[in-house]
Amino acid sequence: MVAAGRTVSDAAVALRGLRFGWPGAAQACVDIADFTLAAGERLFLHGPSGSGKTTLLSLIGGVLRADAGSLRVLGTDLVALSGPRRDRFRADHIGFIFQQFNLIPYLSAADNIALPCRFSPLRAQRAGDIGAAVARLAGHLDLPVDLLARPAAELSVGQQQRVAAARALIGAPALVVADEPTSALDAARQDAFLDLLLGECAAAGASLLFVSHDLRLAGRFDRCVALSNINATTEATA
Ligand SMILES: Nc1ncnc2c1ncn2[C@@H]1O[C@H](COP(=O)(O)OP(=O)(O)OP(=O)(O)O)[C@@H](O)[C@H]1O
Repeated sequence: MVAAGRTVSDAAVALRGLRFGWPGAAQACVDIADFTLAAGERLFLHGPSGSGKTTLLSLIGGVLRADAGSLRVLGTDLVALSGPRRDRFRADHIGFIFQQFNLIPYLSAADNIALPCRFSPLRAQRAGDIGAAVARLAGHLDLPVDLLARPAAELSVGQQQRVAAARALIGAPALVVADEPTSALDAARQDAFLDLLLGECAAAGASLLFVSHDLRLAGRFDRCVALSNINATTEATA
């Protein structure tokens, strides 16, 4: 699916000859000749544990820097940016749901959700009334109002995962990257979560890169890719 006002040629993510190896590792962890995520596309990426899914997402999110190749995200060459500029770019344009959530434990759930708007004036501007945006996303994710005032450290793992999702979606980033975001949710909440995630991305014209082991979810996406089919360092077993 391609959002109105954009063409397929305006890729959300375009990487060519991308290589990354962890320091001290015998071989590269990521070695991808060619991969494109179209604007507005919702893509499901899967692969065995340890095959490099999180590492690839960290490169696309600008958390890590590639050793070689080209990586354009929303038209910006991330390999050419310094670490602080990649952080700025991520804050403005990418909603990232980390596998370990990365919530600030002593901040309330509401403050965690609003955090991207504190770091990025662009996200704050797009969110408009930040309190209302927090309440709307929390409501969609079935997070009760009284829970929003509690520190993130006091929430269950499934509640923390939903707070992390709301934080990624606030301020309508153009690219949403989600690393196994449904792993801690029961089946009913997985459905509600996917409804929200896919609905928010469609409404904002955002692209979605969604990593999961749960192939039952793949049918809800525009495309399903096995990392082993694009990453030269991954054995084609998944
Ligand atoms: N910080 C790190 N330092 C060194 N090696 C790392 C680091 N993080 C990951 N690796 C290595 O990179 C490889 C890929 O790890 P990665 O976390 O990207 O896999 P994954 O496909 O996301 O796995 P999972 O499905 O278990 O989350 C593994 O061999 C792992 O040991």
